[in-house]
Amino acid sequence: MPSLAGEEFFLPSMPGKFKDKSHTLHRQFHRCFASTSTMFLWALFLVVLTASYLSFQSFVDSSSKYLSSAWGGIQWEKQVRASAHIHRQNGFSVLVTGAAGFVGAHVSLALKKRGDGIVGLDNFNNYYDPTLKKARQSLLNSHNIFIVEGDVNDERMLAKLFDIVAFTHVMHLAAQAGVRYAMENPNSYVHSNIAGLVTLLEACKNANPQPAIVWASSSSVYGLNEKVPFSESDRTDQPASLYAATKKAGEEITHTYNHIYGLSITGLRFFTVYGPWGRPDMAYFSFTRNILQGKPVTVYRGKNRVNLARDFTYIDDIVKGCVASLDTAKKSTGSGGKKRSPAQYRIFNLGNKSPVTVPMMVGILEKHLKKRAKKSIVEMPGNGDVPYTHANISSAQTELGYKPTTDLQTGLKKFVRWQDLCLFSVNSLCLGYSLYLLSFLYRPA
Ligand SMILES: O=C(O)[C@H]1O[C@H](OP(=O)(O)OP(=O)(O)OC[C@H]2O[C@@H](n3ccc(=O)[nH]c3=O)[C@H](O)[C@@H]2O)[C@H](O)[C@@H](O)[C@@H]1O
Repeated sequence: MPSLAGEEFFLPSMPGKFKDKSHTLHRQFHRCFASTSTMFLWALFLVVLTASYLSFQSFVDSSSKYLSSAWGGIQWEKQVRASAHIHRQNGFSVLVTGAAGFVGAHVSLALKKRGDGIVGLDNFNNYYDPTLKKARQSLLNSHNIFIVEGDVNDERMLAKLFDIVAFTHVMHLAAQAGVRYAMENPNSYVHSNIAGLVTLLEACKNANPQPAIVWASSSSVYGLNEKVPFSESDRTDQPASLYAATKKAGEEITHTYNHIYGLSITGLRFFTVYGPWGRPDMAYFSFTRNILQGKPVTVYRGKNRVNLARDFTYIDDIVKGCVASLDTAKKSTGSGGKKRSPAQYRIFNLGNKSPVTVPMMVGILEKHLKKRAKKSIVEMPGNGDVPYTHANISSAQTELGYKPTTDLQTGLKKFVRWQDLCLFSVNSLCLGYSLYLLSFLYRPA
């Protein structure tokens, strides 16, 4: 019985057919190195081998650096192109800034669902827990929307994006939001809402073709106005907060780019937008959390014990307004830094036409949460708040076909249902994972 380990096991059964070449090879090896010229050739071969190994290493290093940066690289470009791919006739390719934000995520999904190509952009800053932004990102990823991780102040990155995709539209929703936080971190408002806006407009102006731009202004530009409801033609020169002042500045800046460079611009004054996947810094969201945890909610009250009121607008209505603005936007008219003819410039209120007081909003939450709130009523601090907002939406109605359909009762019910799902999964799993999971469970209609 031949042993498996034994050499004989590998020998062919018919002697003569197989020649053991080991001795011959041995001899050839010796013969080869015995000659000086062949030794020189071997040395040369080793030098070339080492040199090519070293240059290959440096190529791998530099390309991995290139690939691992937040943007850029072959793979990144592929993702951008795939995400921008249009799936309907005469569809748009839209750059959505702030795509991991509340309104940005909803608008991106709505556009993608009807077949437009979307590329998202977001800097994932930590103004509020970025876990929520990452969860919105997963939601968008599951619909094949790629979000570029970057800041609107990054002009090289923007130039690269416009180089890769001929965007027909830009939906600019990236901003430093929040009225009261402006007192804590004023520079973040200048950074995002002014410097970032200018950098983005420069990129749009330089792009060929120039995209049409729709961007988020705010109801806060009406500031301390007393005439209600607020109409687009009303004065907007008495802002009550730095946030409002930067949005007002945005309206002036976009007007300049429209006037000089022929960029088509539509500014949307959003009125206190709320709903599922919303911003945790907003009152309806933080009040819900506090009521559920049995903590007090601080309800501000205006002068002479007057209740504050807001024209709360549900996210689905806002999305319809944004999409209609894109659909009715005319093309930009400039190229090569010059305007060829006057371009469209519009501003619309997107509100709900029916203000609700803050105590009434708390009452609705109590009903949906089936829990009483511990209310602490305090004088409105001088922190940028305005006493009330109320939108006149007739312009948006006429020109965009905008018609809000969700009242606060219904909208908060939908928000509470979403919040319930959130809490259920947070209680059973860790926050990050549960939000990730939620992005698959709860998809906006
Ligand atoms: O419509 C807008 O232009 C703005 O709407 C909201 O700002 P705001 O209306 O102040 O929304 P919340 O922060 O949710 O406040 C809603 C109401 O609750 C009140 N509030 C807020 C916080 C609080 O602790 N207590 C309280 O009574 C506020 O004074 C306000 O009347 C957004 O946060 C802004 O980013 C947006 O631009």
